[in-house]
Order: sequence, then structure tokens, then C-alpha cells
Amino acid sequence: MTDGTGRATVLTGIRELVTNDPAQGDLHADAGDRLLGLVRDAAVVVRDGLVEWVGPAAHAPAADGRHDLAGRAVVPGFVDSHTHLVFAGDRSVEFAARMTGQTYDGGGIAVSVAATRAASDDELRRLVAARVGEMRAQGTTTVEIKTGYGLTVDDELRALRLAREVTPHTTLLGAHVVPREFAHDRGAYVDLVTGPMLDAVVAGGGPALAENVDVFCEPASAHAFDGDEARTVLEAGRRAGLALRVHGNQLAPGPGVALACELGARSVDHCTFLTDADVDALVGARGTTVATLLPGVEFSTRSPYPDGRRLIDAGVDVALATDCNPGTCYSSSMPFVIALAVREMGMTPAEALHAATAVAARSLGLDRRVAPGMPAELAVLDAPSHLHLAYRAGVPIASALSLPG
Ligand SMILES: N=CN[C@@H](CCC(=O)O)C(=O)O
Ligand SMILES: [Zn+2]
Repeated sequence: MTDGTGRATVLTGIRELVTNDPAQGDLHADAGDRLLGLVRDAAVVVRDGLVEWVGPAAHAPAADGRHDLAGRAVVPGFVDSHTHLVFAGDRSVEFAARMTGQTYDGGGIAVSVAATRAASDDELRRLVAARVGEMRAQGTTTVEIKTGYGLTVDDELRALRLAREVTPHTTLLGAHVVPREFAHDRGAYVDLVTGPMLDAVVAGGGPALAENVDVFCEPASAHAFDGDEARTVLEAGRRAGLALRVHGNQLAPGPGVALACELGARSVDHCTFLTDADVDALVGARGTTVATLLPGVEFSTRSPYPDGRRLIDAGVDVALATDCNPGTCYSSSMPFVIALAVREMGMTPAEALHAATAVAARSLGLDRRVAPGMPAELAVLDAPSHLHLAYRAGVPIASALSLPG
């Protein structure tokens, strides 16, 4: 949306505009419309990639150019706050085996590690660009990318550099699993991650290659990290100046959620198996720690879906993301995730869209409102309202909005 010309473009013909800004919405509207700051028959003025004006079309100011959306809905661009896009190789056979009853335990990650280590920079660059393009074509305008398929200092740094070519929102996931070569000395691998690997990520005095550090905390998997190991990784990441994220409670109840809340992580992701105490911890961490639900994973691993309704009713901040990765969910589609959240997790269409934009953004330290001064990160729906995201599941109605140059 940035043309850098100083010219203002007015977007017209917007049947429904979702702003995520309650100040924009109608105070007498229903709860969902208020949550979304919904404006009907709206206009938006954009200049140099920033929103300059938002409101009813009847009051739109004059602009240098005009872009007519012909009755479509416009929503904030989706924020995919949990992905693992830097990988090579194919694990479709593992997916097919799961569909006939095999369970997921993280063991297949080693297959992606081997293929990713063997790939050239150019091959990985091409794969990442194709995946980001696929996301943009489905309405995602912001993406977080984790490492985790390198698991050596050099391979993890390479993944971070490649990720940084497409997004500033990068996450070191050196503690994804214990690589095979360290299987008999897990402690030495935790030492590598918390020592030389983190040092290399923040070396040089400039901005770190990663914004966040993450850990797959899952005592139910021999491959992932237990609570003590996860705490060691997260505390080292925090000392290095990184924000914290956690893969927690994906395969079974465990310490991941409690640890994330205790340490003030920005997000704890998956949250598939939660105890009452975990829900209480998430309620207590509201405003700091977001529960990021990844229903594409439950779909692709034949697992029970987390109870989004229960979390929202309890007052937890709930975000949605794809977790696009070769093992547990090779889908880049935020509309698919929204449809699953509505169909399978008891979330309303408004709550799901808010979770996929405003709350996911907050988990990255961002603000995803459509309001004056904000980046014009918008998605257009080939439909008259946001309800169609779940209603027309599987139909490619969403795309990132690009203004004609
Ligand atoms: N659970 C850990 N990591 C990924 C899966 C990685 C893989 O299987 O390749 C996830 O978020 O689900
Ligand atoms: Zn993940």
C-alpha cells in the first residue's frame, strides 16, 4: 500500500469496514460489531501507506485518487503470529499416516531438519517467498516466522537471516527439539541454545536477528523440552533482550502455559490441553500473555480442538494463527483457521476475526486498528461482510489489498 508519492487515495464502495477500533463503531450496535468497530458504507483515505481518514463514505474528504471496492468488505490484514516457514522437504506421507490413526509426537521434525540443512540458501529463499506470497493472496499482511529446522548455530542463524528478508517478526526456536546428535546429552544442547546460539543471535550490538525466543515445552514428547529445560531457555532469552513465546500444552497437559504466564511471555501457543489452573493462570496474565490457538493443527493431527469459547468467557486474550509448518499444519490460510475457530471452537465470527487480527497483533507488540496514523494493512473480501470468512469456508474470498501504483 506504500507508493511514497505523497498522493492520497480514497477507498470507496466499502460495504462493511472492520476497524478493530471501538471508537469508530456504532455504540448501539451488537457486541460483535462493537468489538470489530464496524462501519457500514465506509471510506478510507490512504497516503504513503498510512491511514489518513476513516469514516462513513458520505463524509469522505477529497483525495488525489480513488479506488472503488464495489460493495466488498474490508478488514484489517490478518496477522499470522505463529509460523515456521523456513523449511525444505515433504512430510505428506506422515500426514496421511496420521489420518489413519498414527499419533503426532514431534519425531517427524528430524525429517525436516535433515532436508532443511541440506537445502541451499536460494532454495530456502524461494520456498519462503512462495509461502509468503500464498499468505498474502489469502489476506495475511503480517507474518511471524520461527526457526527450528536448523538446530545448529549456523543453520539457525541462516534461517533467521532468510526470515528477516521477509519480516521483522522473527523468533529463535533453537529449542524446537533435541537434535539426534545430542540425544544422549540433552543438557549439552540446552547449553548450546542458551549460550553460543543466543549469543550469535544478539551479537554485533545492532538489532538482534530475532525479536523473540520460543521453546517447545512438552514433557509428553521425548523430543521436546520439559519445564525446567524450557525455563532455562526462556530465562536466557529474556537476559539476551528477546521477548518470550512458548509452544505449550499441545500434546498433553504440562507446565508450558503456567511457565509462559509466570515469565510474562507475549504468547503461549497451542493450549490444546488445559487444566483449570492453566485457565486461571491465563486469566491472571491477561494484558501480557495471549493464548494463541492453532486449530489447523488439531485439524491436521486429528486432535481435540481447544475450547475457545471457555477461554474467551473466562476473560483470556485469545489469538488465532496458522502454525504453517510441514508437520502439524501445512496450511497458510487464516480464513481456514477462522472458519475452524467458528465451527469447532465456539467462537463467533467477530471474535475469530478479532483474534486473527487485533489480538494476534498484540502478541507481536503491534496495533492492528484501521485508524488515522496506522499502517494501511488491509485485506479485501470478495463478499459483503466478514461473516463470509467462515460462511464460505474453502472459497478464496480474502486477499491483501494492494493499491494500483
Ligand atoms: N510442535 C512443535 N512444532 C510445530 C510442529 C513442527 C513439525 O512437526 O515439523 C508445531 O507448532 O506444531
Ligand atoms: Zn509451531
